[in-house]
Amino acid sequence: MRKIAIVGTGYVGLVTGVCLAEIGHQVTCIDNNVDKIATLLDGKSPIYEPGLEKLIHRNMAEKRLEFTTNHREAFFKVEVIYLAVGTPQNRDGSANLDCIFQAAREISEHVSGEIVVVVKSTVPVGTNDKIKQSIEENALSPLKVDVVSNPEFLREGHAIYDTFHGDRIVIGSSSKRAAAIIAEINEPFNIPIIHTDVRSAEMIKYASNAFLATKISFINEISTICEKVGANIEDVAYGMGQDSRIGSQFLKAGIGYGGSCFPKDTKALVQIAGNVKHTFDLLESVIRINNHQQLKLVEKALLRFGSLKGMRVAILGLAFKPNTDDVREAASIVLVERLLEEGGRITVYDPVAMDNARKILMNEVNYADSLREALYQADMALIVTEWDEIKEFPLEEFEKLMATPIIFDGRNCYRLEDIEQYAIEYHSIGRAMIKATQLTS
Ligand SMILES: NC(=O)C1=CN([C@@H]2O[C@H](COP(=O)(O)OP(=O)(O)OC[C@H]3O[C@@H](n4cnc5c(N)ncnc54)[C@H](O)[C@@H]3O)[C@@H](O)[C@H]2O)C=CC1
Ligand SMILES: O=C(O)[C@H]1O[C@H](OP(=O)(O)OP(=O)(O)OC[C@H]2O[C@@H](n3ccc(=O)[nH]c3=O)[C@H](O)[C@@H]2O)[C@H](O)[C@@H](O)[C@@H]1O
Repeated sequence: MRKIAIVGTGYVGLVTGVCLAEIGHQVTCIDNNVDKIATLLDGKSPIYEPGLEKLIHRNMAEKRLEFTTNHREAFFKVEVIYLAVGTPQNRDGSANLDCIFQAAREISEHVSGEIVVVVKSTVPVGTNDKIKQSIEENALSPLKVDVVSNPEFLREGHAIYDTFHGDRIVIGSSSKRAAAIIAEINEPFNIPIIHTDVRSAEMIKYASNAFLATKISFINEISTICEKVGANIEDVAYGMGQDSRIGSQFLKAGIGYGGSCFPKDTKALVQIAGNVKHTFDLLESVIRINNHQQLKLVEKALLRFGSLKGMRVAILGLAFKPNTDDVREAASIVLVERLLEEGGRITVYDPVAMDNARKILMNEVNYADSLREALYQADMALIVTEWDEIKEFPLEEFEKLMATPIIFDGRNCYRLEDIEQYAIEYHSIGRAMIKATQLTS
C-alpha cells in the first residue's frame, strides 16, 4: 500500500484515484474546483462514468479515498503524486501546459524531501523533463524529484473497465527506483507493463491516439468512396477487420472522431513534429478529413432539400460518443452551429449530455426531455450519437411522430433491411440511400 495524491479530479484523475484506492492504496484526490470537490464529498460523481459512483462510495466508506481542495493537506506525507490536470489546446493547436506547471509549482511549495511525480496528463515530448526541472528549481525546501511518464489510455464511458483490463501500462523514467515504485503500485491490476525512457513514453501516447484517429479517417474516406461506387461500408469494414494485421476495432465509419483527446492530440502531434522541422503530412490529412466528416450530415441534408431554412431538425445524441456526458469537440456542436447558419430550427436530445450541451449551445436550440419530444413534428432527424436508447427506439415511432420521416444517420445505427420495412427515407454513411418508396408493404 502506498500513500498517493492525485492532482486533478477530472475524467482521468478521478478514475485513477478511485481505482488505485480500489486496489488498496491510500489516495487523496485534490482539485481546485470547489464545486467538484463538494459534489465528491457528498458521495456523488461530477461526471457520468458507468460504475464510478459505486466505487467512490465503497472506497470513501472504507477510508481509502479522500477529497480536498487543499494542496498542502493532499501532499502531506505522500510518497507519490500523480498529475492528471487538463492539457487543452492553444489556438495554434499546441498543448496548453499552464495547469501542469501550476501543479508543479504547488508541489514545489508544499513538498520537501523526496517525491515521485507521475505524469498521467498527455504532454508533449520533453515536458516531463521540464516538470522535474520546474519543481526542483522552485522548491521552497530541499527536494529530490523523480518524474515518471505514465500516459493514460482509458476511454471515456469505459474508464473503469479499461483501468482494470487495459492492454498495457507504460512507465517511462530515467530512475529505476521510481519506475519500480510505479510498477509495484500497478501490480494488482495484473496488466503487462512496458518500461521505456521518458520521451518514448510521452511519444507512445501521442502516436497511439494519432494512429487510432488515422484508422477512423481512413475508414471514413473509404465510406465516401463506397457511397459513390455502390459498396456497403459495413460489409467492407467487416471484411477488412477479419485480417488480424488490420484488426476490426476503430473501423466504424461515421461522422468523425470528437472528444477531449483525439482532436487536440492529433493537432498537438502536428505541432510537435513542426517544432523539429518535420511536416506530418499524413496526420494533417487525417485532421482535415475529420473536420469535413463532422459536417457530412448537413452536406447530405442540403443535397436532399436545397435549403434548410425554417426546417425543423431533431438532433438525436449530443455526446461525442455513447456512455459519456462529454460534449467537448463533439460533432453535435459543429453540426448544430452549421444548421443554425443554414436557418434550421433545432431541437436536441441526449440521455445524459444535456446539461453540458446547454453550457455551449445556450438558448440557440430547443431542448427536448425525450426522443419522442425531439421527433414530434420534425422534418428530419439527425442521429449523432449511437446511444442504445436511440438504436433501440422503435422505427415505427419515427413514422408516427415526425412530420416527414427522413433520417440522416451519422452512426449507421440501423440495418438497411430493417429500415426497408417502414415508410422512412434513410440516409446513412457509406451505404445506399433508402427511399420511402422502396416500401415492401
Ligand atoms: N478524458 C480522457 O478520456 C483522457 C484524458 N487524457 C489526458 O489526461 C489529462 C486530463 O484530462 P481530463 O481528465 O479529461 O481533464 P478534465 O478537464 O476533466 O480534468 C482536469 C481537472 O484538473 C483540475 N485542475 C487543473 N489544475 C489544477 C491544479 N493546479 N490543482 C488541482 N486541480 C487542478 C481541473 O479543475 C479539472 O477538474 C489531459 O492531459 C488529457 O489529454 C488521457 C487519456 C484519456
Ligand atoms: O487520450 C484519450 O483521451 C483517449 O482517447 C480515446 O478515447 P475516447 O476519446 O474516450 O473515445 P473513443 O472510444 O476512442 O472514441 C473517440 C471518437 O472516435 C469516434 N470513433 C471511434 C471508433 C470508431 O471506429 N469510429 C469512430 O468514429 C467516436 O465516435 C468518438 O467520437 C482513446 O480510445 C483512448 O485510448 C485514449 O486514452
